[in-house]
Amino acid sequence: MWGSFLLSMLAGALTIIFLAFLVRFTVWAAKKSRHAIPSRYTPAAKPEDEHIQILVLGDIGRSPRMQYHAISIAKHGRHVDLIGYKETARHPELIGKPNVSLYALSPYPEWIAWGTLPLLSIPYKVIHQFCTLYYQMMYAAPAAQWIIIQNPPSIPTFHVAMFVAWVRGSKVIVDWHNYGHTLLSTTLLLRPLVPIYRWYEKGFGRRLGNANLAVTDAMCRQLKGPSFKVKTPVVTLHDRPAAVFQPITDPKERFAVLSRIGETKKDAKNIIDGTVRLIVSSTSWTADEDFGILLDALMAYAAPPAHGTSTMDSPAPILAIITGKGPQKQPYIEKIKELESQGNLPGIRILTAWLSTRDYAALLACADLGVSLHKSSSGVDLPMKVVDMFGAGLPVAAYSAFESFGELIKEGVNGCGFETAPQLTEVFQRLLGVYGVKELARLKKGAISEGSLRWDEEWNRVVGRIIGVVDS
Ligand SMILES: Nc1nc2c(ncn2[C@@H]2O[C@H](COP(=O)(O)OP(=O)(O)O[C@H]3O[C@H](CO)[C@@H](O)[C@H](O)[C@@H]3O)[C@@H](O)[C@H]2O)c(=O)[nH]1
Repeated sequence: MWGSFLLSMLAGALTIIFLAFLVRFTVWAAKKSRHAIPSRYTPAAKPEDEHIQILVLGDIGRSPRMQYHAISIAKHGRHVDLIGYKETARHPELIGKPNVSLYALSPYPEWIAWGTLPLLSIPYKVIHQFCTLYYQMMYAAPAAQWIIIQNPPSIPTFHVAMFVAWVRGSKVIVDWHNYGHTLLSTTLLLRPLVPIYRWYEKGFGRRLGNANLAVTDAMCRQLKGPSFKVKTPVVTLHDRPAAVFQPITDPKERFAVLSRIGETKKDAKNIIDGTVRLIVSSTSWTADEDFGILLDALMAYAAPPAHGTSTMDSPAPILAIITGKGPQKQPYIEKIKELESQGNLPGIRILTAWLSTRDYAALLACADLGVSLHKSSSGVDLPMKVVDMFGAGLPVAAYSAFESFGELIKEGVNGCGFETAPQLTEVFQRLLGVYGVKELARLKKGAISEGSLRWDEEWNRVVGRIIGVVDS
């Protein structure tokens, strides 16, 4: 009898403890679930309280076009929430502004960079990227009126953005810079994945945006056409230079700039008087730019002329500066060192650099010729670097074998095209020698004229109207 009494006491005590835990757990779960439900967008009473998200699944500091969207939106008094990786410094106009916030995606842990566990690292990367992107878009950033998304990359941006926009009631603009599946096809090892990527990009891409932006008219036609069948409006927003890119024509000012920048300091005087020619190329060091063409062209330019074949007596020395950061930088640095040590580049100095936005713009304005090796994996995008160069009044020699080339570069007016290294050598020989002065000056005029069309006007006309910050 005592035994059953004690047992019932124990059972009663355990039930009370269990119930107490249950009540506490229910209160805790209720509190937590409040935060698990994301807020929904409701129109703000004042325009300055409207939030617009800019999403870049890459380094924000190296995404000029998306930063320009952010600057334009902030100028129109809306709140910009930038979501992306924080690696290099952002554009100065996006720092210290009360209506610009950054929601940084968390970087991969260090063991991923070591590359020792490739079988684990690929699925880990996919899950990591999904989680950090989902958290920042769904919970950390306030519900946005519009989400502007950079493509590529399309995976996992498209399906995450589609779900977030649906749950939070935001509208979406997809800014098509290029296609993810064509970029993927430039890496040999990843080619088997291209059909899956293409299926995803076209399938989600045709349904995701309330509106779409394309970088060229050719891309705009393709997106509307039978291959993509994008159902919502598609308009072209051509890249245009930002205000920081300006020509510098006064020799004193050019000298001051060249003496300030570490890479040109030593040659400043010779660059001004034309005894050293300054060429600049800028890049993200990706597989769609073949710097081998530039190196071969410079080697041929520097080689002693075979009797009777040269149009010049002796070629002017060249200082070539390649600016930018990216995956293929180190292998090319090794290649350049090797060519130099073999004595294949007499009279040529090749430097690589990463400059502040201000110095990058100033360097372009002081150079003699810009070089673009952008190959365009889709055939219908354009190199942003050429837009920077035109803004700084710098004529270009640009790789030309792709459909949309003529939308920006006009042969003989603001630059010239090449498809092979010998053709680029010929451009260097023609434009950088004493007989090229007149032609180069004419191309410079064309570059200044093309660069005078600026980002603000183009953006207000196209995007400003779509998102309603400019009256239509
Ligand atoms: N601050 C700074 N920026 C630099 C430097 N060097 C390069 N950049 C930035 O890096 C860009 C060049 O990077 P790429 O990735 O080579 O760009 P792109 O081929 O010219 O164009 C890209 O953007 C277009 C849309 O705007 C796309 O259409 C195109 O496919 C490509 O992704 C330049 O425009 C510039 O903004 C530097 O030293 N300093």
